[in-house]
Amino acid sequence: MKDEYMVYKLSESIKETSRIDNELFVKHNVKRGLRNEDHSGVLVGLTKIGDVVGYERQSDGLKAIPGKLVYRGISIDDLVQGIESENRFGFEETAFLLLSGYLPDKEELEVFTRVLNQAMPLEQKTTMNILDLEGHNIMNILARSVLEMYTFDPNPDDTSRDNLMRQSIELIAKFPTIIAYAYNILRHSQQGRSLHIRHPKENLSIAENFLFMLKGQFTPMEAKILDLALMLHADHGGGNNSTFTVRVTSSSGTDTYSSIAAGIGSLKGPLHGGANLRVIDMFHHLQEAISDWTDTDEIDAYLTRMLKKEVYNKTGKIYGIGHAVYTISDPRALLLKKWARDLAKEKGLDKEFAFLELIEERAIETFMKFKGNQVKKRVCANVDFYSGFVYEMIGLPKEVYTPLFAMSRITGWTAHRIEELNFDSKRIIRPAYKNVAENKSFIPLEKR
Ligand SMILES: CC(=O)SCCNC(=O)CCNC(=O)[C@H](O)C(C)(C)COP(=O)(O)OP(=O)(O)OC[C@H]1O[C@@H](n2cnc3c(N)ncnc32)[C@H](O)[C@@H]1OP(=O)(O)O
Ligand SMILES: O=C([O-])CC(=O)C(=O)O
Repeated sequence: MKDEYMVYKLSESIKETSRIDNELFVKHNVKRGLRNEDHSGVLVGLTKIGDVVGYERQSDGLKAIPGKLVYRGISIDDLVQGIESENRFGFEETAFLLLSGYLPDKEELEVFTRVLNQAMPLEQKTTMNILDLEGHNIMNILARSVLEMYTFDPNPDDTSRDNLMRQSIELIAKFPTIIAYAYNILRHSQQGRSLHIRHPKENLSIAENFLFMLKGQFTPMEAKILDLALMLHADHGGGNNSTFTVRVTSSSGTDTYSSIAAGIGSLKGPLHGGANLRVIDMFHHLQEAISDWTDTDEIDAYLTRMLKKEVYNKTGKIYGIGHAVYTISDPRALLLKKWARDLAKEKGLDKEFAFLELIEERAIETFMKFKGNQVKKRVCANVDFYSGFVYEMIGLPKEVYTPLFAMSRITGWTAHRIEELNFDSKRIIRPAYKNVAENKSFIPLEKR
């Protein structure tokens, strides 16, 4: 047998040896995806950080309600509205709120912002290593850079609260720098453009500094929109895939960098944070594939073929639609949609916005019709549906869309890690898997 055939041989055999009938999941009452029959999540923890609400539990089952997202007791709508009305940047304040549990006063906010700003520059060696890192995916470069931060940390394994807080601030501050540098290197190596490594500036917010490091010039409106987007993505309770990954890994007592790198890996997935990139790709595909952007029959027919895995990327998914918790609406998608509409008007992209809005409407209808009785839960547009369109309008390259999600969600991840490690009743997270294979006897090599 040729060496290169081994991979295919192993792969072919596992096709059979790891196939498990769907009925067995029902028979053994397995909560697939840690979800109950009614699609609600299995309760696995308690938190005081983010609250995500998409339905109400009633005696006759779940009642779908408009989605609510609450950070440390404050609704995301109030937080965004409060910051907008005071015409300030709000991401630093959101990070403080998530980490501390309360809104900072003026002095606390000033000092916290300064501490973050001072922690933004990278170790020279990290910058050089990013320069050296081959690869086109910034999420992977981010994960590798985070793992490398372990080496430069004088106290990397200490999980005491003060040390975790110090590491959290370092991570929140350095993500924008790593992402901006990684993008510039990518742009240089893959598009032959000039390489700019800009040091973060004092007295700029994180949103402004990111844009400065990324592209040098930016407008106040771009910084404002980016800051708001960062506020919206900061936390989503303990159960979302990446935060849960951080909680699971934290519960083993591993170091902060290993745990956060695992969270980055989770967020990259196209069913989670990676969906923002898929949505914009899907949108551009639909712009080409649909000849009349106002023809609902043509759109419905194409979306049905997508669900049947016949067209587009043949995964059967409509990206940006559906959510594990939200049913009627995702409050962040509503805000992003409003900004998308306003920006589109300003940029002369009303036709594109109208098409995207129609895709949202038709995707929900088509999905419900396609699934019929199989799924009782309503679906809605999620946070990823309009974010890419907004980022595109403020001139952000698609390579940073998912990293931007990480740049914001690092605040939630670190807050949850500290919470996980500080429960009085903490315990390693270790659910069960039932083995459904038959037992076999060992056969001597000669006789196989
Ligand atoms: C930041 C975020 O993570 S937001 C989510 C980003 N992800 C996406 O936009 C990808 C598209 N959406 C999806 O794949 C899903 O809606 C998820 C992963 C977000 C949630 O999945 P679930 O919790 O399984 O949702 P739900 O319980 O409502 O799903 C019911 C069924 O509909 C399917 N479904 C849900 N949404 C979609 C969709 N957009 N396209 C195709 N099928 C879908 C599910 O796969 C599931 O099928 P199954 O019963 O055969 O397992
Ligand atoms: O909560 C989830 O399942 C996905 C998530 O992180 C989000 O929507 O921000």
